[in-house]
Amino acid sequence: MLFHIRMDVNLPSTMPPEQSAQLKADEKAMFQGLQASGKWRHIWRIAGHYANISVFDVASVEELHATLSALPLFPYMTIAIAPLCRHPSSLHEDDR
Ligand SMILES: O=C(O)C[C@H]1C=CC(=O)O1
Repeated sequence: MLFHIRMDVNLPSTMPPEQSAQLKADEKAMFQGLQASGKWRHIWRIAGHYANISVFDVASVEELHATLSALPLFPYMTIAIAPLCRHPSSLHEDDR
């Protein structure tokens, strides 16, 4: 199942720099594992924002929730999700 996801990260300005650096390092490590596994299929930075547009490929809504809520930055994210299905006019057979 494919999901289009926007994640906006809102770290408190009062957070100590060492804590935010550790959170970002932990997030990057988890992200790269999920990318390597194919579950986090795409990611783009939204220009001008501490936010990304991503495409997740997971087996279920439950897996999506478990994956997102395990991210180190999850407590500081606003997340918007849209489920995706293949467009009938698409030339790409792997759009699913
Ligand atoms: O930077 C972000 O957009 C937040 C998050 C997503 C992947 C990652 O490494 O950090």
